[in-house]
Amino acid sequence: MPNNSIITVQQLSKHYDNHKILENVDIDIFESDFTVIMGPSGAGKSTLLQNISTMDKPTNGKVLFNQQDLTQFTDKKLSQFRKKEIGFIFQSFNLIDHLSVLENVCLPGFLLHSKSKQQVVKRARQLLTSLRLSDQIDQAITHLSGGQKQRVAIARSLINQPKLLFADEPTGALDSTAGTEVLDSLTLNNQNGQTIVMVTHDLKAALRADRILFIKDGKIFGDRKFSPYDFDQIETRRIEITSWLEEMGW
Ligand SMILES: Nc1ncnc2c1ncn2[C@@H]1O[C@H](COP(=O)(O)OP(=O)(O)OP(=O)(O)O)[C@@H](O)[C@H]1O
Repeated sequence: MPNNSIITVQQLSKHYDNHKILENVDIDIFESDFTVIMGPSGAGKSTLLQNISTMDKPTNGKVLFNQQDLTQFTDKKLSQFRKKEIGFIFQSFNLIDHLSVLENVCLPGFLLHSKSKQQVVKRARQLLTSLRLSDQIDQAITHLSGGQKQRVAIARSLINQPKLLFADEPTGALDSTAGTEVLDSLTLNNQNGQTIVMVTHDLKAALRADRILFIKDGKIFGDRKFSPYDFDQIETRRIEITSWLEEMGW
């Protein structure tokens, strides 16, 4: 039995001028899944993530959340929806350099205005501690390593306890050790029930998925469910996922 659908995408198309990037995509994103989007360069992975996550608007089609079509939301309603329900993580971190670690993490919490400042700061400290950043709380962002920056970005993305976490190549700018730390943090959050949708080229990152969508030429070419990530089964998993990706032409 699959989990409940949290996002339903219906007949989604995205065109730039006459260039059709995505064409009539239908998918559900299921609650508590760790869904990974893979596919060749230029296939439309980031475009799909941006259109599902409301960062961009499709040319045609619907993106339903709780029966409401997000593509019809006004900018104001969409902005409130994003702050409350969605966390984003990007390859380039997108942190604010002139704010401290704690201030970066608190900012979306302050902007949502649903909790007191003290509650937001308390949660930010808890998140940073769980991400092993308690020694860096008052540090300037510019003093952190790439891996530490990405873990700050994860804490920031989780401050408002969003239903959905979207990540676009979160390990793309990191070395192998830092990338593994970031993936471990994402896996732990997913094991605690967080729904995650992540675009990646990286097989190590894809191994964390319990579902992989393979995009080719702007269409869903493959959609495969895997068992949840289990460190003790990593070799079996690597073989299973690699052979499926090879079938997809990866
Ligand atoms: N703002 C834009 N204007 C015009 N074309 C765009 C825009 N954004 C993306 N594209 C085009 O859409 C296509 C898909 O881009 P997208 O970034 O979604 O691919 P991708 O699968 O994520 O690729 P990669 O793995 O290389 O990051 C590409 O041909 C790209 O040039």
